[in-house]
Amino acid sequence: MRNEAQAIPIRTDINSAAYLDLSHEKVALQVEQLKLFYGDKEALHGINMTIPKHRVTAFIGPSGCGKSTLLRCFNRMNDLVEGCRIEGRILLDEANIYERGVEVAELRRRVGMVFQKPNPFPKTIYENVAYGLRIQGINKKRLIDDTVEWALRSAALWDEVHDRLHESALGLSGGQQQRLVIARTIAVRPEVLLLDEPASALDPISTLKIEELIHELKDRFTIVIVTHNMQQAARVSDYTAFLYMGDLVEYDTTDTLFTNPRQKKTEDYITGRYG
Ligand SMILES: Nc1ncnc2c1ncn2[C@@H]1O[C@H](COP(=O)(O)OP(=O)(O)OP(=O)(O)O)[C@@H](O)[C@H]1O
Repeated sequence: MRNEAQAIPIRTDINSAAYLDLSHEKVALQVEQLKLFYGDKEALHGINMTIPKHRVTAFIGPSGCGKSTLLRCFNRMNDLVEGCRIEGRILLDEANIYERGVEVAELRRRVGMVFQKPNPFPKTIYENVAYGLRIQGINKKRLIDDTVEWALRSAALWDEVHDRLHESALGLSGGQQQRLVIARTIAVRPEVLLLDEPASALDPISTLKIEELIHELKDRFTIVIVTHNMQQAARVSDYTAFLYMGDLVEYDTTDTLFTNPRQKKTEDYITGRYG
């Protein structure tokens, strides 16, 4: 059965993520022979990988290697890019998210995404978090109140904003705005949270808060994070994937990948020889 713990098949080609045994983990997403084309250009060259459930998986690699492209495949954000096409499959709960008939809005509820630049809506703090519930047609005030409080507490923001819930979200600091966006994303109870360099626009203290938050959230959500910052990947993630020019070069426990990489390309990258 797909959603039972399963091992990544051991293969010898570069995109197979060989070596990593995930048989003790539950599976959140299974990527199979994923190729992505922007027009004629192949940006991902047949990726195979498993994203384990309730763990933090980091994508690292030099600029342009395909980290964000791969991340965006997980909730079909690339559908919005003209001329973009994919081959292969991504399974979420056994079902291919690229199958015809998949409800993309529902997929994006299940697989939420947070971007580099905080993007709160020009609404109150409360309405930002309530937004996803309202578009689902939920209008019971008690339920919305409870969910807003739960999401803001989960995003470690409640204590800072509980007495100004009906003020504009745009009055919050950048770090608070990013935690608000995380609250807004988790309010609709996704299974997977995709974080595309969520702290790169923030100061060091706000970055630390986001990193602590990631640690708190992983008990309840599967998290996949793209980061340029290798120290950050090492601090927050359980598993790390190193991508290079559209290939998944190495995928391992974060500890092993940073201390004992198996591929020369990975070693060169983490020791700062290029990047
Ligand atoms: N919308 C697009 N149209 C055409 N090509 C694109 C598009 N988005 C990305 N690419 C190309 O696909 C490749 C992978 O880009 P991607 O943004 O996924 O890399 P990345 O590793 O996330 O880079 P960075 O770290 O700089 O954000 C690059 O060659 C990039 O130029």
